[in-house]
Amino acid sequence: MGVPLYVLTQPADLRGPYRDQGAEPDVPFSSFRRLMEVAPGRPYDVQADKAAHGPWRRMFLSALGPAGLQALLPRAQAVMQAHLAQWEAAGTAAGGRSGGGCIPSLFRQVRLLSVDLAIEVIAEVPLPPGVERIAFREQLLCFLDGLFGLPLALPGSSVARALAAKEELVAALGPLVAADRQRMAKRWRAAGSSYAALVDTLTAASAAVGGSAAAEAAAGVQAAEPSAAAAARVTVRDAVISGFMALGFESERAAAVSVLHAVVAGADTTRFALFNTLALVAMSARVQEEIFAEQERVVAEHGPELSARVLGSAAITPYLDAVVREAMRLLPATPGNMRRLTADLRVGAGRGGPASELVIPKGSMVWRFVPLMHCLDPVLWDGDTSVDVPAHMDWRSNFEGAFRPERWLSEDTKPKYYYTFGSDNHLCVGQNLAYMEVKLLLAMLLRKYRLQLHTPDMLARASQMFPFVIPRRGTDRVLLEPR
Ligand code: HEM
Repeated sequence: MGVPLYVLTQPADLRGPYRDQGAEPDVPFSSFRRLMEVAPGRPYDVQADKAAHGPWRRMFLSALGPAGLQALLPRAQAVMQAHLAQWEAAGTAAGGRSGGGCIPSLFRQVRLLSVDLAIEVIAEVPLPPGVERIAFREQLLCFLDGLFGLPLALPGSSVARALAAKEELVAALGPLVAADRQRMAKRWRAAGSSYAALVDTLTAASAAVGGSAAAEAAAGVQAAEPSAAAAARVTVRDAVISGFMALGFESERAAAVSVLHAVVAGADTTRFALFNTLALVAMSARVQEEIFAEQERVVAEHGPELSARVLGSAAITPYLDAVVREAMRLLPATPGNMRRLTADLRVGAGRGGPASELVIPKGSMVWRFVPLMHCLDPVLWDGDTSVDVPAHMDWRSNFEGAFRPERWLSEDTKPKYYYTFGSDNHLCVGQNLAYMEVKLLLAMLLRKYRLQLHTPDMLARASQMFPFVIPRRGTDRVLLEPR
């Protein structure tokens, strides 16, 4: 990275940087930066732009609020159903038990699923069916593979392939998002090129029609999205395209790159959330039975529909909710984002005297490393430093004690540190969508099947645990045993 990096663990020291005080978000990986720029030498960073960040964030929160989630849920369900059908067919082809299924490689399959979710649910890209869709997905996988590759665009390297894939994707996306771009450009001019005014107008119109859709959802009505609501609904595509305009990028190319940004925000994060959660759940027959029992109660009381109301309410599915939080605590889907200091940062003040104080110079990076923070949780950790891994993190030798969704069900045992989705000014705006998707897949699978790992110690054999869990090839087959 070429800059000093400090890992900080005291919330008091981290508060300022994660509230944009004397620091700004930065991803200090040159391949990532190069692949995300609008055009060579033209970077885009709305998160660090003090004026544009607030309105841009409001656009996302509107797109992924209750009405948005309700509109996106049927799409997510259709995508998951198509993947589930393939897993069921794979089980039959492998000669499995009648009616059973098999996820041949959990890691690869959830990656394909999360890319499809990112294209069809998050970015809502109107791709034509058929060969082009398959080619688009392959290019997208290639693009994602290059983001954290070695920063050498030598022929055949992951970054060189990703740069080529980016041009193909931009060429394919440009015409597909042209109408959105023109619509947004018109609104942008009508708002006097003021981003805050544009966002006020768009989010107010969306809230007006979304309010009635949310009321219907609360009453349990599952109507198809009416056309007036669909037309007024702010989408993630609107959020990213307008964000680019706010920073002066108005071309068709910029609109296409902005949609790639939306896909990047959701694709691999969701993939690791799905992989980590399914892996942990597949290791625990007890947790699977608890989820199944809760789902039976939900069906008896609310009907079989997996609606946004059922999935979005911790009051209706408290255990399922707790399972996803616990999985994201124990094996977070991201190691956490860094901050670049724009001013010197004094840390350790007021704790243990001058010897424990330190000034971290401007220009350095600071990092809240999420798994370490979860290790140090004051509710779960007794401060014993004589063990390598405390009991609440030690899934290798204390699985039942470490993976305990029940801890989320009581205020006394609920974890205090939970940073998987960030915090403060940049708390993830997609977290409710991510929760909904993970809960939806778990409910769809566990209502029909028991999950069984073909290699029970798959996680312990993983070829990589940092920064993401990657299983050893051939160990991540999951059997779907019919109930
Ligand atoms: C399990 C899945 C996900 C995880 C673990 C995750 C994690 C995070 C984290 C840690 C941050 C904070 C970044 C920072 O502090 O610099 C963040 C921000 C963000 N996330 Fe997510 N995310 C997930 C899914 C999604 C999805 C589905 C979307 C949908 C588009 C999304 C959109 C965003 C955006 C736009 C931000 C920037 C917010 C801001 O700067 O105000 N994320 N996410």
